[in-house]
Amino acid sequence: MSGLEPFGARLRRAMDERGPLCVGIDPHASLLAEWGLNDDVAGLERFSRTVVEALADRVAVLKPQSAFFERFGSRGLAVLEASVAEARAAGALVVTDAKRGDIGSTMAAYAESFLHKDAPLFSDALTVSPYLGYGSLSPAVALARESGAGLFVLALTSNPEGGEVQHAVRSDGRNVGATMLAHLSAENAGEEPLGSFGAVVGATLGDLSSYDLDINGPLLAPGIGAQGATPADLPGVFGTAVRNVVPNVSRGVLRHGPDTVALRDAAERFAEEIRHAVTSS
Ligand SMILES: O=C(O)c1cc(=O)[nH]c(=O)n1[C@@H]1O[C@H](COP(=O)(O)O)[C@@H](O)[C@H]1O
Repeated sequence: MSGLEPFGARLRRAMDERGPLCVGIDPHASLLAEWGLNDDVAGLERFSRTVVEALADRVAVLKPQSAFFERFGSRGLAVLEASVAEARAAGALVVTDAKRGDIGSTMAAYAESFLHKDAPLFSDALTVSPYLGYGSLSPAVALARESGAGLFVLALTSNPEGGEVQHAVRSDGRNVGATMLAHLSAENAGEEPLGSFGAVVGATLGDLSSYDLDINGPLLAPGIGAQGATPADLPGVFGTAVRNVVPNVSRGVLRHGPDTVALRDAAERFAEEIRHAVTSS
């Protein structure tokens, strides 16, 4: 199977050309209502299509959150499928946020669903959970390599509850989150200009200088906007690894819809604040 150019290389180029902002497509029921849409498949489709049309030709990454599509069953998944394809066709990289994780043999089927180049839901990258053990992700790592896709592995999540798992200290003295970062570093060793195996590290977490964030891969940083972090926080959280950060904003942009110009303006304001924070750090 001949795949695409590796995700890491495609992402680096998109970040250089468009800036690193990732906008989430999170069609919350409350946002559908704010946009004057019904909480049904037609509302979902209108919402998702509006975001794609407004932003896919200008932001580096769009990240549809699968849960909001799954709420509507097979018809919701059909909307997700069309949104992924339309966003990719318009030039955005698509990270499908489905946070999959299971025993290896089942993980292989999840990988086939999102990372096989002929899969209806093929995405440039997928969010995955390593909390059945990092090794359980190996079928997804292997298929991503073959297809030129990538993964974002939950390492240090943005939510306050994450610490009870991720900060737990192992018998070798390292905590669980740091161990995930070390696995990713090994995965990305020698890759240029950037590896394809990213970590999810919340922008809400404060100073992370005790962690080695230099994994030679992208760091997806949710938490900006609705969860309280700001672009100005990024250098303090990520230190020199900030150059590899892909900051995600979902509600902070989406609440400006449904007007296309207002959505674009909101994304541009975040992009500008991010540019300023990163270049002046
Ligand atoms: O993997 C993610 O994207 C993710 C990881 C994490 O640690 N925290 C987190 O908020 N997310 C996702 O990022 C998005 C954040 O949305 P807003 O809080 O609306 O910007 C949601 O889709 C979350 O599911």
